[in-house]
Amino acid sequence: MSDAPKIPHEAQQTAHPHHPPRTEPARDRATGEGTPAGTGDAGPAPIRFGTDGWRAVIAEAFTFANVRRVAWALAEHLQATGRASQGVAVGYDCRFLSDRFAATVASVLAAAGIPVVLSRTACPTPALSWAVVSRKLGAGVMITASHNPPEYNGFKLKGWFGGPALPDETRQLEAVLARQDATRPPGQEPPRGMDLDEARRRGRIEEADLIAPYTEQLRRLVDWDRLRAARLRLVVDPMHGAARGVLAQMLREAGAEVTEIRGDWNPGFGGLAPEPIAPNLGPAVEAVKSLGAQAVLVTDGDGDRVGAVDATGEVLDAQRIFALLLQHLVEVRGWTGSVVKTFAGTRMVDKLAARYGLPFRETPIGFKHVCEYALKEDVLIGGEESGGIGIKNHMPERDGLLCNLLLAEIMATRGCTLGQQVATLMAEIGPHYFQRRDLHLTPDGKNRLLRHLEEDPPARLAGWTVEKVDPLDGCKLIFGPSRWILFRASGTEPVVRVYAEAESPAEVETLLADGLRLVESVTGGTGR
Ligand SMILES: O=P(O)(O)OC[C@H]1O[C@H](O)[C@H](O)[C@@H](O)[C@@H]1O
Repeated sequence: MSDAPKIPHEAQQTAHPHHPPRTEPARDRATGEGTPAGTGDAGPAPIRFGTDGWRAVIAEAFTFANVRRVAWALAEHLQATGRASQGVAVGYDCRFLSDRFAATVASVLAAAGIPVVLSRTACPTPALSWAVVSRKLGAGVMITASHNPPEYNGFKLKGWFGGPALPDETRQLEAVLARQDATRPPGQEPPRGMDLDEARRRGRIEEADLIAPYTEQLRRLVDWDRLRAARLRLVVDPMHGAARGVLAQMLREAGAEVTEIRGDWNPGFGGLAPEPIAPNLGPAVEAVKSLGAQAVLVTDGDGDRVGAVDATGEVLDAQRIFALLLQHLVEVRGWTGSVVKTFAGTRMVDKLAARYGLPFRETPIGFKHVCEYALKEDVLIGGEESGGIGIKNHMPERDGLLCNLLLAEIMATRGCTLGQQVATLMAEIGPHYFQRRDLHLTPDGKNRLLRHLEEDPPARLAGWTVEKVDPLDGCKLIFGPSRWILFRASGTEPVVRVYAEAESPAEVETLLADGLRLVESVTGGTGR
């Protein structure tokens, strides 16, 4: 791919004819911070990258003008780091206007002389990531708000390695963005990009199928013969997201009898956020029961997270899935390497890593922290409570489709359901139950709570003595080897998350109830 020219000075300075009216600051619900919706005379509001990329409400802060601002900053950043000439893959999910936002990014990068591989269709995030890795590109951009509610869209930045850009890189990008904003005359929007037809003609944009090469890669990672022999009966639930059609088709090719639900294009997601957690999985629970299937395999809005429902209708959270995958990779595949989990992950993972004698690492929330390890050592598996799990021999990136194929492989290998396999595992390492609550607190309530926990954490909760307070990300109170509660502010949604793990469902309930009472006593409420 050809060398990218520097961004022309005129392109950076050209006034857009439309001068938007001054706008009132609107609250950016993605961060909870005040973020004006557009550019006004006071200058545009800063755009911040949260736990994974920049997310905001469509038409409020997620506008074409703001997407262009980020894309121009990315172009300059890639040129400064010398990666522009390697090219950038641009993909998008099935959200409202995602294809148009992706085309906007492509046209800006093309205008800056950066070669672009633009996905021909909506695609799962891991397919975009695989394009970056397999084509050895300099970066990737995925237009998606992942698991957020339908009114959101977002801009995920992938590093050359396919995973989320590392914290250092997003800080650099934010700095370029701030500098470009500061040098643009007040009230002026960022310049438009190159006309797409012109960019195609000049060979700056190549439209490509990103899904086929990705599914080919997945086939190399799964025991196809075992799957074929098992002839599983499965339901696949992509939650109206970008994995629709893809996972179901692969499993059918592997001889499974598959019913896909929520596979139609619906940017309203049927009124539920496309996050594979119990409150959003009613249709999956119903389907597994009515169809008598062995499991439901679930992916989130952009296909990088995994979820599942057992044959009994019980939702299998990502904590259990992480533990099952780790057990499978070690005991069946015989693979080794370090085990990385983020701060809200289950203690089952620590226990299994110790049992197998594997190095264990714990990081703040955000898969980018898992990537930091994957780039410097041999990581067997890295994952999160939220359902983002990545494995060795693929790429340092979460992959909901791959994890689901491996869940099918586990059923095929063990000849049992996922629920039965969890029961066997818990009989060996002890019972672990987990729940999470998301609280819509005011920004002031959130700050008061986090300050209180930092300055004066409780010595006891729910009848247990706090053995350790861990402030790695938020505040975790630890009561022993299998009991803990964590309070932290989300970096992707305006909520405070309260996570708890204990040895029985009743214990988790008690722990959460007392945790919520603590929140109420400090903030005067627990929101919705
Ligand atoms: O709890 P949050 O800060 O909202 O983050 C929840 C999740 O958001 C995104 O999906 C990130 O990619 C994940 O790494 C993170 O675990």
